[in-house]
Amino acid sequence: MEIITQACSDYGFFQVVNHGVPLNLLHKALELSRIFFEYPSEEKLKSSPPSGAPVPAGYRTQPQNSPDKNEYLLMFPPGSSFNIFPHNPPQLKQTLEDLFAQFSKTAMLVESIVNNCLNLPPKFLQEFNHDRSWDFMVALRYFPATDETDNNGLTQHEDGNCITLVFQDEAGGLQVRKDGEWIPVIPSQGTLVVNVGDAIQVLSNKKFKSATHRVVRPMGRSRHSFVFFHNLEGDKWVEPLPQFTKDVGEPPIYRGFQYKEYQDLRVKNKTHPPASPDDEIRITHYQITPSNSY
Ligand SMILES: O=C(O)CCC(=O)C(=O)O
Ligand SMILES: [Fe+2]
Repeated sequence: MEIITQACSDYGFFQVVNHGVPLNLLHKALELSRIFFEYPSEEKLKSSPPSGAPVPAGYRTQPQNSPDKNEYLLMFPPGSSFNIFPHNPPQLKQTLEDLFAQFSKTAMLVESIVNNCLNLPPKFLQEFNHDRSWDFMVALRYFPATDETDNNGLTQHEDGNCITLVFQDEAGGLQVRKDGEWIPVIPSQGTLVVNVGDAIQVLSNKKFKSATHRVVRPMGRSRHSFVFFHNLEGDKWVEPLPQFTKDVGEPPIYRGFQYKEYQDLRVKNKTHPPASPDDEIRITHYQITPSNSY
């Protein structure tokens, strides 16, 4: 707990082994996902969401003008009516559903550890965040970089949700920003990367950090990953908890907001990108400006 507390306070990232997700399942999912992404476009597009779909489940590739050079398959919990799965390879659907269930268990365990690291009442986060229907998982393929000056795979960002789990293949490429430097997350067999998202950062009044991270594409090879977002129900009101504000005499760093509002603004960043990436909505949108800065 001490190590995790320190990692969440200093980096907002840590890695776990013995996390309970079977390694053979991770490797099987990786192999099937590689097969899927190798298919020609017209095959993959059979699993793309209908235009005007309320949520982006299924296969998508980034718009041509996006700086993000990847394609992905997104799913909500197994059984969700939004899900669209490819028929091929035949085992892909079941394998992704199994992986989702395993990631979900691990994420809940991590959440309970984070709860205790924050000294919150037992099961506080579990009860606050009891609705699992907003969780989602993405299988990603990043295209090989051919030119070192354009190796962006996923632009720097922070995750908006509570807790994210990442499994990256041996190509690596995930990088975390700390004190102005990019730290590569070295891939390691069977290891999962955990990161804290904005919702936890706000609830803890920035005791735990939602770190900026990005993906750079390796030269000459594709890079695959699975990312599981342990999310929050859209109706939840998110604001710094009294334990980190009035109980300890600290001013709240953020004003409260309905989680769905923030999530919708973030989706809009992607669907209607502002002219400058600096104008994307991030958690700073809800930051309270200290009165002494006027
Ligand atoms: O693909 C990865 O390793 C990380 C992706 C990521 O940061 C995200 O989807 O939010
Ligand atoms: Fe991320």
